[in-house]
Amino acid sequence: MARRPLPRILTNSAPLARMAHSASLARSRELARTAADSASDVFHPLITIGRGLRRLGAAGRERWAGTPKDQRGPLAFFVGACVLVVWLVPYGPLLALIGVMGAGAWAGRERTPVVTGPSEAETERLRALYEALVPYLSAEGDPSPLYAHGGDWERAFAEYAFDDSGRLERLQLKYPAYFTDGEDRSRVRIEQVLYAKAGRGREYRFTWDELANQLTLTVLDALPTDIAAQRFVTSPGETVLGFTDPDSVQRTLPVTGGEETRDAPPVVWRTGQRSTEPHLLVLGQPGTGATTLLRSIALQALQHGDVLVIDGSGTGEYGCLVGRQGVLGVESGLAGALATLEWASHETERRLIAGNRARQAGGAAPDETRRPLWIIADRPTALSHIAVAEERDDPQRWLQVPLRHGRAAQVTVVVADQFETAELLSDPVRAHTKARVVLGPATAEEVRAVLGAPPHTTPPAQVPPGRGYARLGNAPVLRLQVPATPDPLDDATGQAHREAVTALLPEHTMPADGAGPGEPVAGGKRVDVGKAVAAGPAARADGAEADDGSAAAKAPQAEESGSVAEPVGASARVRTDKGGEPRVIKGSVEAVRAEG
Ligand SMILES: Nc1ncnc2c1ncn2[C@@H]1O[C@H](COP(=O)(O)OP(=O)(O)OP(=O)(O)O)[C@@H](O)[C@H]1O
Repeated sequence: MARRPLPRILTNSAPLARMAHSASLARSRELARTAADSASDVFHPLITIGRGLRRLGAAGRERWAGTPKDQRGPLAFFVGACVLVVWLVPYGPLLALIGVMGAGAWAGRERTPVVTGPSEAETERLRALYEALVPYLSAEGDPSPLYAHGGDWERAFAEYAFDDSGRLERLQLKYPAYFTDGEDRSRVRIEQVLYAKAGRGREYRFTWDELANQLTLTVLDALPTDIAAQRFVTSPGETVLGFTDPDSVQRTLPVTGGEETRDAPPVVWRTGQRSTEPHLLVLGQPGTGATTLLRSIALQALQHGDVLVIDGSGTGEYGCLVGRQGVLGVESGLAGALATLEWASHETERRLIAGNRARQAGGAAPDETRRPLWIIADRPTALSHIAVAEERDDPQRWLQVPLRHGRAAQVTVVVADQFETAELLSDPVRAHTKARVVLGPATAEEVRAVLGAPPHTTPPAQVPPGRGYARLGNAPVLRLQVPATPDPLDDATGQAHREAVTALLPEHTMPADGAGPGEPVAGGKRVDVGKAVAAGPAARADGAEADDGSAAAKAPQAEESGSVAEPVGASARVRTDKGGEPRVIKGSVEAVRAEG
């Protein structure tokens, strides 16, 4: 309990004041103070009850005064009757006394006054914000303007909250119905003013409620960057692109981040036959994490399917995938990429035809056509550029069939490129990639150009690698943080991350240097990759090594019905298992017919 000031007589009286310096006086003052404290401790319950009775009395008087005169008689009669009943029942007066004391103690308890309303500094901040909005939210001729210089900000700001350090955390403001909230430019102006006045350096979300003419600003926490590559609990056909805000998605996944396991809200991309956005395009500035995202996708895809990687940048950042089960090839040279993509294109057709035939025969599509095939192309425009210089086919040409028909054939295409070279992306790539990701620093205009809608959040002050925005089809734009999935072969990768990524890699099917024959699985069946297909049709036919910088050009050879198809230039080579000479026929459609 707070110490009470001493009675005036002990401080003000002149004789005592003269002796104020003496030790005995100090002792007496201390004694008096202690006695006063002890007395107030002892009498505290009585003081509380007394205070409560006073409050009850005052409330009773108020009630009496507020009762209409014609009702006072019945009320007095009712109270008198109650007193009489209490008086007559055994122990009534005693119980009534206890009851009154209890009520007094309850009413007299000390209540900490609730501080309501903003502090002076906060009020000042809100007023400044209001004034800053006046030019944008007022119009001449408005007879009762909601926003006017020197106006009432409390009318405009329906809700507000500040954090402990006095910074605005949430603000809900009303705006006049004539404000053009349907126009992006008008909205952006208001968002910019609020961003500046609420304090830069934090991320905000703006939620426009056009029906109620209300705008809500909320401060967002930074997305966690401690989630590394790991097995995510997803169904087949689901791929975790990264993690976002808890209130943006309805689902959470258990993840291990740092030392603990917690639930995090994922951005899950669904692929396959029922997907409305079966292919993905990732764009960003260099070094913002596109390769990392593609590596993360490849590791997840390898759980249930086969993966072909085209590494246009040729930096060998997919080296960890070479020779792993399910990895049909990692190509970084133009010739290898062309041959592999051509094979993938034919494989898509083959799957479609096989599926159609099975359906016409009244059966289900064969299992090997239902195993997901992923084509992961990192910077294909770099290869397109080389193709122009060498007057050869653009590798993107061979993405057309997988992009158009991949959904039905369980073929998924993922393309990543940089903003600067995005114009070199082919029309099919632009048209058929409905799942989109933008990574790294990007203006609202850049985000809108890629995702089709601007983000409703402000950019972070510091953009960590793997941070960006995702949009699946016409869904809202989501903030995104990609799980850290660095190259385990890179010296700069930390031990923990290296182990996390390595743990997700499928088994080796051949030595990592690609020297020996291996047995990756394509179409759910074992295939022979011993005959390396590297530089071009000629070299491939001889099984020669790549001469164009292919990291590990191993063309897939789909074995079915006792025959193996391997991509050779513009045609498919079919080798029978009856020891006959390979027949070279045009395209895989004919290959399928030949097998049939
Ligand atoms: N999600 C992430 N979490 C942590 N670090 C990341 C993440 N994404 C990328 N990085 C780091 O950022 C750096 C660049 O990443 P990455 O190579 O994936 O980017 P990029 O866009 O493909 O770059 P480039 O244009 O050079 O190929 C690497 O050191 C990588 O480890």
